[in-house]
Amino acid sequence: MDSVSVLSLEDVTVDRSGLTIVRGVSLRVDRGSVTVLLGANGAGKTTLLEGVSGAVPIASGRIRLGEQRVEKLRAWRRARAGLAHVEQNRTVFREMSVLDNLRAACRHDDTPDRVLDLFPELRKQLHARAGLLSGGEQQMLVVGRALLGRPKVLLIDEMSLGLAPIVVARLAHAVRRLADGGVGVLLVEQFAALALGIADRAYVMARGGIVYSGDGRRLRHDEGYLRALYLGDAHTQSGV
Ligand SMILES: Nc1ncnc2c1ncn2[C@@H]1O[C@H](COP(=O)(O)OP(=O)(O)OP(=O)(O)O)[C@@H](O)[C@H]1O
Repeated sequence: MDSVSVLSLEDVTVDRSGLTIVRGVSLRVDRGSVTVLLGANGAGKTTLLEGVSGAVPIASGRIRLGEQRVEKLRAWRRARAGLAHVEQNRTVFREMSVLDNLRAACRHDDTPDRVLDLFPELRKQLHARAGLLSGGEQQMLVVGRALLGRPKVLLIDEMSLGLAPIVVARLAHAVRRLADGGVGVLLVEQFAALALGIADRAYVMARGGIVYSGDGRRLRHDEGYLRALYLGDAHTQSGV
């Protein structure tokens, strides 16, 4: 794998309702890699992703998509530039068929085929109402819709919420395949072990800041250390 950065954040701070929620975060996501962002509830992960995609403005810092500075662009312009955001609790259009859900997300000459190759489960149910799919299949559809803009970077916030472990493992496998196909993925995930299993690089956030960056191996094998990081009790470490 090469190590060309497709997304880089430098000293990003995000405020909400007058409070600083994300403070001075720097991180990078390489092309064709999975970067996982871990941390306890309320650490600021969702807010950081929202700042990156433009759903909320950042207070200061720089965000680069490839060489392009994007922190001042509106969300739809960042999407056009190649940034896709699968938000927490994002749902499908329940009354529409699977195929129509995908067609509605197609841009230019794109077709749903790429998504159906990644998620053959959806091919079998193309004409079913999306609201009738299982939770896992709906999440595949949500991720699939995000892919149809041919993003360079995919931000995924908690794709496993409420899903059975076997389904989560299936989704994780698909995310790894996507990265192997060249997309840079930034994944926020509660199932730390699973996320670390597909990650090339890991960051941990606590109280709005980054407290760990590295290849994630130590986190995988030392649960106590990971717990201490979540609580903000461990010394900040960089292994990148
Ligand atoms: N609109 C808002 N106004 C004020 N505070 C907010 C707002 N949204 C989130 N927060 C606060 O910001 C902090 C970080 O929330 P955020 O959802 O970004 O964390 P998280 O790490 O993604 O946690 P979770 O895993 O629970 O989603 C929390 O304390 C939350 O209460």
